[in-house]
Amino acid sequence: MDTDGVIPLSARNLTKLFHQGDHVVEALKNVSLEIQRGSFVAVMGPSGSGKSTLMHLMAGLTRCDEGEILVDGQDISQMNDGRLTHFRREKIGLVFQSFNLIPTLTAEDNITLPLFASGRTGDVKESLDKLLDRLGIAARRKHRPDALSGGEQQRVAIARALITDPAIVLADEPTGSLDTTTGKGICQILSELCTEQQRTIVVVTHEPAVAIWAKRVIVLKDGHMIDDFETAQFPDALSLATHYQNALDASEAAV
Ligand SMILES: Nc1ncnc2c1ncn2[C@@H]1O[C@H](COP(=O)(O)OP(=O)(O)OP(=O)(O)O)[C@@H](O)[C@H]1O
Repeated sequence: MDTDGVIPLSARNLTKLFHQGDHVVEALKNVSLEIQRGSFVAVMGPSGSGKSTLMHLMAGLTRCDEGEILVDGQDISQMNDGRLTHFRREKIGLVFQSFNLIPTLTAEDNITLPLFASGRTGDVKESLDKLLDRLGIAARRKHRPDALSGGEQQRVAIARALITDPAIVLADEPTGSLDTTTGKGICQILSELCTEQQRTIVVVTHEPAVAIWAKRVIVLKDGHMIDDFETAQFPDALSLATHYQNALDASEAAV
């Protein structure tokens, strides 16, 4: 994992349009932000506000219509598809709400898949063992996803995201399919990846109880960034939720 002084994630004047017949949806409008190394950022916003679109653009899974996205100082909007796929595999780990594990593979084969996909076929045992231990799933390594609980499946998905040692982890509603206690365990792991390993973590979430684990919250509404605040000022998720709701109400009143 690189730890030089370059800002890991930066977006400038990002705009993304979707065409639905004659109708154009402006999913993101002129969004600019910088995310520093080792920070844990939550992206919040009502349904349809552009959270997943922002995440997909930062991951290079979709292309922007205007603006630029710099990942470790390199403009991914200018990369061709092959270069972008290679770059993403090296720099970014992705975690999804629905885990996206391959049902026919064991936990450990799911985890090591990205290494083989990127041609790294050397000895993977040491890094695999370390991750299985770190995520508390060593005893479940030979099980297939259908024999794992939701929390265990998400731990496998996080291990899969980390096996290539990416500097950046992007997670879209990682606790959305989990109960509160299991979700808290996943938040704890993400938070530790940031504080102990200086990884940059960005989590899309609806839940103030998840956002309170982050150091910073970005709020989107109707494709605009309407707020950007530190969480240290809030003693609990409830007070963060109140601030978040006030920001949404204020933006409504301003229209
Ligand atoms: N592939 C697509 N084709 C057309 N419109 C899309 C597409 N993807 C997203 N949109 C639209 O773009 C807007 C932003 O969607 P996005 O999924 O980013 O929102 P979100 O904040 O992640 O919502 P949710 O919390 O419901 O997942 C919405 O109006 C959505 O309908």
